[in-house]
Amino acid sequence: MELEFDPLLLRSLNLFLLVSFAFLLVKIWKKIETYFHKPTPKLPPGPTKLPLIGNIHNLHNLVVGGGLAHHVFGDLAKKYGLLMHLQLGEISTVVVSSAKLAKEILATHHPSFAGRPANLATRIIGMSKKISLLLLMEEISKLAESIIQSSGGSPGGVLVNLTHKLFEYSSSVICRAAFGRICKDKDTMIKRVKIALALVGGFNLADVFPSLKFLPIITGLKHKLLEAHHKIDEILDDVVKQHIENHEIGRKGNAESGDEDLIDVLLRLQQETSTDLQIPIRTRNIKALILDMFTGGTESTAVTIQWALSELMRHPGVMKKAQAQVRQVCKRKKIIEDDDIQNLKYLKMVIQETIRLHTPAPLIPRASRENREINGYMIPNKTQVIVNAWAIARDPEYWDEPEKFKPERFENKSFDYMGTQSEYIPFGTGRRMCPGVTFGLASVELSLAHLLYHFDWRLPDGMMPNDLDMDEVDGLVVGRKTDLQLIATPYHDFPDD
Ligand code: HEM
Repeated sequence: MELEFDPLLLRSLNLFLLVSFAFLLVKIWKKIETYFHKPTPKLPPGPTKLPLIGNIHNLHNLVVGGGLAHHVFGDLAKKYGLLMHLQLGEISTVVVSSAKLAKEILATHHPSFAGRPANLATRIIGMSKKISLLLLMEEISKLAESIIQSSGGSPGGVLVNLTHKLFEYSSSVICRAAFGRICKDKDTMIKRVKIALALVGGFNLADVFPSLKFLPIITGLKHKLLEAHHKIDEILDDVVKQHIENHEIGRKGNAESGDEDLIDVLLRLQQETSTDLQIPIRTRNIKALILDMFTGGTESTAVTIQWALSELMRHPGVMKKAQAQVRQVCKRKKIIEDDDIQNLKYLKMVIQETIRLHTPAPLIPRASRENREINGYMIPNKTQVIVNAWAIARDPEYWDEPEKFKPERFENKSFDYMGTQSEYIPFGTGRRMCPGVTFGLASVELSLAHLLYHFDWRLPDGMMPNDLDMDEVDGLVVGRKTDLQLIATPYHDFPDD
């Protein structure tokens, strides 16, 4: 039997199939088209680039001197965006001024922007926490004692150059933590690190034209850097050698207390890892790490204490409240201990606000290790990425009256220093964040508490709070342009020995 179809039905079916097929073809075509015409993500926006120099002319304040990199980048970001591309000579640079994007770069996409891993530093500094706290106490007491002695009991007080005193204090702590009793050349080491830091801070033309090898030579930078490096290396070589010799005669702990200092810890790890067949720690890694701690730990701690004292002098009401709390909590004690610090809630808020307003290390430098798309823009491999932590800490989207010093803003906010809240990242965040965060904060808190407890502070020569110069000086760590000099009058609330 032959099947008979209604011709009308057949025609409708054909038409339906034809239309569906056409639809399918159009869809496939669109897919092919979007695949081949997929817009390649562009570089982030930025100011117009000139041939050869790129955007160096936009940084003229830094080139001629006097400008501050975090301010210049912050101002440009207001105009060109929170993710901004700058061509600095030969160096392709992306500046990040957004809290959300900073977190993406520093933590979420960590390996793409890590530059290098930094787990060793975290391990070592963590291991030596016990030694370091003891040292902090001793050095703070020494600092207070030296001010008391120079005052000679004068009721009018004594003028103290806190910039000098605090740098000496913080470098002594690091020197003793790292070298134990072996550091004979402490003062020379401190002086040399200071010179080296001044050389690498600020804008250098040679840094943005690395292919012009003659530039650092004609500017004399290469010679000065090599000289500084050589002199520091000499001291480090000597200290490591003496530690090894002491280990050979059975003395494993070279700290003044008899425990291990940082070099002892590193030498022990060197032995352990060489037998574990893990990546070996070489002597040059030990020297590099100690130098990293010197450069990372000395100035940052010293400038934080200076900025805190400067803000307290400019805000007598805040000083009064912080000092009253310290003197109440530590009543009749000669030495303030770590446990007392936990009760100094207001002082902790003062420190948090100081670090927000005067971010000690305002620009966090990274380098991309692969092409990576961020917020719809392409950050190519080998781009210098700079996170402007200073600009983020005063973004009006997150901070009310961001330019004002208001410790109370932290009263009901549970901010930590680990970068959990991306608008507050003074120590960076993610696996490469500052390994000295706990130690650095302990140092700032303990010393500030001691300085407020043991002394009343006054501005010199009838100066008014608003007269105090708050200008910054450019560098990897941003300190005060002028030295902080205050008059200290000893305050005595504890029984004599
Ligand atoms: C108030 C004090 C301090 C502040 C604000 C501070 C801030 C920072 C910041 C922002 C970074 C870059 C982090 C990143 O790339 O994500 C850093 C790195 C570093 N800091 Fe600190 N720091 C302080 C104290 C210290 C102390 C006391 C030490 C040593 C005991 C230290 C040792 C280091 C080292 C070794 C690095 C380099 C880590 C690396 O390259 O991976 N810092 N610090």
